[in-house]
Amino acid sequence: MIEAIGLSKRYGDTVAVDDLSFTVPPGQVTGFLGPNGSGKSTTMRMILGLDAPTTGSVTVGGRPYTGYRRPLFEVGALLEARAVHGGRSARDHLRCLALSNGIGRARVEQVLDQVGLRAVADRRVGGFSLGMGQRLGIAAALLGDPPVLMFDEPVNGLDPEGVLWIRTLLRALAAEGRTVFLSSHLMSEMALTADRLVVIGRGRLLAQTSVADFVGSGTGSFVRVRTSGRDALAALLTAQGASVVAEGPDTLKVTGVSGDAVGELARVNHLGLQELSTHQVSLEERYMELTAQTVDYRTADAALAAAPN
Ligand SMILES: Nc1ncnc2c1ncn2[C@@H]1O[C@H](COP(=O)(O)OP(=O)(O)OP(=O)(O)O)[C@@H](O)[C@H]1O
Repeated sequence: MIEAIGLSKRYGDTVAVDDLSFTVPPGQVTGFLGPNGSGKSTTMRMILGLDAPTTGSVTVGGRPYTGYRRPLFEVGALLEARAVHGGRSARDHLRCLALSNGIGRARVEQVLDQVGLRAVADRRVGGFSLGMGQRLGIAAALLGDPPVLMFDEPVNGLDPEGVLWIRTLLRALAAEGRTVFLSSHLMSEMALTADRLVVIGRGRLLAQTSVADFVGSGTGSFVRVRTSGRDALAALLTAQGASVVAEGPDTLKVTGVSGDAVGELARVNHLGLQELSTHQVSLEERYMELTAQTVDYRTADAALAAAPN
């Protein structure tokens, strides 16, 4: 579990992170989203004690990261995949890390297997492809078998096979009960990998919710329902706070309530349905809608499109 409370970070006049409070629970993949410069890397660095908060605090497993004597056993992180001595072999790099953290050599072989690098383990890291470098960074994160894992843009530059491998690995790590915190700008990938989302803009929290609720709360999401009892169902839905628009003699377009709730309301009121379908915006569309006003860097055309009418 990662918990941030009132976390803020200033660099001179720049407020990189602004009174941010969120939790990242175990057993799930939590995606960390925000436009360029919104404070994701700064937040991740504060979680790892690489930057000190200006105000507020963040804990991992109930303690600040810097409070752990052997932090590799508590948190594994992939922040900069290329921050490795290029002249060393992958095996030597991992053995050095293991040695300085009191981890045995057998564990090095285990993580080499887990990330698929055993066959190239004695090659110089300097000659590694981007994908191999990412795998090595992930091997290092896994070395201490930690309950909390953080990955900053882990699929950057990976081929489809590598992307699928990382997605499967992250889901498996969460299924084992670990806390997995992941930043990525690839919305389609995030939609497939994450259970929950923490979304920030200009250093502030914009949303903290399940992926399903995040997508479902978009203005473009709606439920279409067809019934011969159109007006009766419309009245029942309106009484529940939903917005209802008639689309034809027997069809309603409903927003503000889930498809399951519409079906249940019809069932208990003995209204037969001919159609019940849910139309959801994509994660990307919902994300663009939410963050449109907090994007700092974009082209003139995109700025015009995002401006309120
Ligand atoms: N060491 C630093 N000194 C000064 N300003 C910094 C420093 N690190 C980050 N910033 C500023 O803080 C803000 C947040 O940056 P950060 O790198 O955390 O954003 P990000 O969400 O990770 O961006 P990206 O998606 O582009 O990686 C930016 O305005 C950035 O310029």
